[in-house]
Amino acid sequence: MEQFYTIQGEGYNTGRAAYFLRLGGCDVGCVWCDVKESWDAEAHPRVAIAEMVAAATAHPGRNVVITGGEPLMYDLTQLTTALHEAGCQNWIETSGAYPLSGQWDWICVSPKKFKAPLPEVLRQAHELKIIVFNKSDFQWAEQHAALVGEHTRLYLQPEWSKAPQMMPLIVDYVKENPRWQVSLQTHKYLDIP
Ligand SMILES: C[S@@+](CC[C@H](N)C(=O)[O-])C[C@H]1O[C@@H](n2cnc3c(N)ncnc32)[C@H](O)[C@@H]1O
Ligand SMILES: Nc1nc2[nH]cc(C(=O)O)c2c(=O)[nH]1
Ligand code: SF4
Ligand SMILES: [Mg+2]
Repeated sequence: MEQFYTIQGEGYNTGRAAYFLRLGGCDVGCVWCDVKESWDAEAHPRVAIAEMVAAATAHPGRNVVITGGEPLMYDLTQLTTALHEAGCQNWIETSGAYPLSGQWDWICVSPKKFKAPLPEVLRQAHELKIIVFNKSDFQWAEQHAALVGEHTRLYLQPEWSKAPQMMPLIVDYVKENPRWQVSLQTHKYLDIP
């Protein structure tokens, strides 16, 4: 759908330069999704893998974030192999609703109520990033934290439109439950892509 070189705004890798590949197509249907224009894959042009790799490596950074849409609706073996061969680190942003394919250096799973994550994807997550839209999401976060690995980093990120209301609750929750960390969509505050 789009490609851009920016700073990873969220989660464990916040602040690091990364080239974003946003793949069109998602059927998860989050009511608060901040890229609804990504949902219809047919609305976006097809781009060859070689073209994506060339664009990604035309910058000094070698971290590539594959996001969407829901990137795991595609078999990502060929794309991630080509990126690795070009010397890139492959990071994924996924809801975990589809089987994991591809070679990954960092897996961020952000599970959704609208389409449940697969247990085997949760188990492989380096990072669990829960979007907090209302109070019930703290309990929901703990249910998913019970399904990830021992070393998975745990993040609570406010849903953008609810951030003013939810942020104080998130701060209190992290102070009481320090296994969790705060994640903010810092690129939105910085007004960068
Ligand atoms: C647009 S999604 C694309 C990747 C994948 N479909 C997913 O949901 O993880 C990228 C990240 O943005 C988060 N996100 C989407 N809309 C958001 C919003 N309104 N507020 C906060 N985070 C949001 C998602 O939870 C996910 O972690
Ligand atoms: N800067 C920046 N960081 C991000 N981290 C995850 C994003 C995404 O939409 O997947 C995103 C994004 O859209 N921009
Ligand atoms: S899974 Fe990701 S891309 Fe799909 S609707 Fe939800 S936030 Fe948007
Ligand atoms: Mg985004």
